[in-house]
Amino acid sequence: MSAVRSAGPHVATAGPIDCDICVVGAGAAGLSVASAAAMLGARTVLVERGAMGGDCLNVGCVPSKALLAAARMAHAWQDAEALGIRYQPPVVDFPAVMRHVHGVIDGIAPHDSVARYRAMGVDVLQGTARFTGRDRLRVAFATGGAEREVTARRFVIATGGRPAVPPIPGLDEVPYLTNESLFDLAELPSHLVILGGGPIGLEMAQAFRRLGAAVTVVEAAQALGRDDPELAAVVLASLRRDGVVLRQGAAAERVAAGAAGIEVHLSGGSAPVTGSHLLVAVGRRPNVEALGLDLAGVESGPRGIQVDRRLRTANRRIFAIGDVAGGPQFTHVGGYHAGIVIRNALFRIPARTDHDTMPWVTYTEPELAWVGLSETAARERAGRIRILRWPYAENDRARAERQTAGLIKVVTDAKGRILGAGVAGAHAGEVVQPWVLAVQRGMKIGAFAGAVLPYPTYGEVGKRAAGAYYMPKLFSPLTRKLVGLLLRLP
Ligand SMILES: Cc1cc2nc3c(=O)[nH]c(=O)nc-3n(C[C@H](O)[C@H](O)[C@H](O)COP(=O)(O)OP(=O)(O)OC[C@H]3O[C@@H](n4cnc5c(N)ncnc54)[C@H](O)[C@@H]3O)c2cc1C
Ligand SMILES: NC(=O)c1ccc[n+]([C@@H]2O[C@H](COP(=O)([O-])OP(=O)(O)OC[C@H]3O[C@@H](n4cnc5c(N)ncnc54)[C@H](O)[C@@H]3O)[C@@H](O)[C@H]2O)c1
Repeated sequence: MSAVRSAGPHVATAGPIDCDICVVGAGAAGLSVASAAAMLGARTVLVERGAMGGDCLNVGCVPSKALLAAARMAHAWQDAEALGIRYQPPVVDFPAVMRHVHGVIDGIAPHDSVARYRAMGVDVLQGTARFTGRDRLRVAFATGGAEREVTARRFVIATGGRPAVPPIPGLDEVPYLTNESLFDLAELPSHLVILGGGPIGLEMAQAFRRLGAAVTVVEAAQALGRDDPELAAVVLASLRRDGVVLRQGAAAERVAAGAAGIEVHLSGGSAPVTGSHLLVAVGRRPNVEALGLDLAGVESGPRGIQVDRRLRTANRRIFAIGDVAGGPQFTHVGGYHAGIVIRNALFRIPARTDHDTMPWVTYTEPELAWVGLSETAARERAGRIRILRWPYAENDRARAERQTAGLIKVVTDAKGRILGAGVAGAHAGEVVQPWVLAVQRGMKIGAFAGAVLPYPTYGEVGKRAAGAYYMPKLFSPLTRKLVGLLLRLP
């Protein structure tokens, strides 16, 4: 049977399809490649087995941030009293909160829809892809019917990941939630026990606590362990103030259904925790198993598909991007990877990833943001470094709004080049943005110290931290002596 050349909108015949680029997975990463490729005139096929938009839209960033927004509203009355406003504790209508969450997803969904991608010229196949050779795969359709073969000059695997479920004895015998089922809850849990104190665990801990649930987080090591400890401490203090119970350094050893709820027995003889609901948020597993990677000549490990810095797999025809590629797991990284692949696959430009400059934000209140090298990594790489800090407590806007918890922390090398920067505090995700630019462009601290910023803004914490770099020199005895001499001139 001769292959049908994919020429944009959905090919209706049942024969094989031949295209320039075939993308597997329509999450943040896959969608970005498919849209760019189609707009650049490449014959593009996109295969998706589930909901368009992948994790971020359906069970990740979007619902979690929508839930946090509702939780912030439910909490606002507690902060208002300090500003002279007193109102009654709010009534949380949990089903209405969940309608809000799903309303936000539904509002964004058309942007990622099959119809929109077909209109762009992408041939969208709604089924599961499995490689059958180094240059071909087959698609089994969700609706049944004959499988479809796709051959392509280039493939992009963007199949993302799923929640990791650890082999804790008894876990399989109790009902537990993951991010895939959490946003379908019909009722507010009375006591949510969360396994894992990473970004998922802590964002959801704050959200559910503020909506009225009791929340206990069980963290085997240190909560927000990948973050700067000084900044993480600001967030953890806020969670504790909200009433979240943090059990750190305690691994779940056994889970059982008891008379009072789900019992989580902890290591080291710590008292067990019993909750009405259990959320498992202990990291992710890459979706690689059923892809036929061996037939495609693609290698993978526990973290995901092995790629070089051009995101090429062991089979040079096949790229892997986004969460499945084993690097940092963020939506914006998927978009960044898409740009690298487009340059390599379509323009033949050997673009390479630089994950050291990827920013991230945890959307608790206060937020925690970081970009660039951590203090430890910077010390290892650059040797002598400078750490600059400025507290929110000395920022006039933060004082006016009584949001004084937090700080900015900037890491430079000995010559003032900005290696990393982080913020824990109100609007940290926005305050960090010029620092993202600074790290990605290799800027020096002088650019911030010399900037004139509008007053009063939270971003001024950055300028003040930058100013601290020059303080010792500026007000040194030598400078004072020089000024003294100059003042004596006629
Ligand atoms: C609760 C939660 C909150 C998060 N919050 C944030 C946040 O605030 N900011 C942020 O940057 N990141 C956040 N993330 C991370 C972010 O969601 C992921 O990094 C991002 O979704 C990864 O995109 P992706 O395209 O690589 O994979 P995915 O979004 O997982 O998409 C992969 C797609 O591939 C499909 N697929 C898999 N196998 C096949 C196959 N064989 N055939 C066809 N299709 C297949 C899947 O159905 C899926 O749709 C969050 C994650 C979670 C879980
Ligand atoms: N705001 C954001 O950008 C955002 C929000 C949520 C998720 N994400 C992405 O999703 C990824 C997954 O998030 P996550 O929070 O599930 O994973 P994570 O790997 O970041 O954190 C998991 C935590 O669980 C702990 N843990 C592991 N096994 C445990 C056990 N048996 N008992 C108790 N604790 C255990 C680990 O020590 C770790 O602190 C993140 O790495 C991040 O990239 C991003």
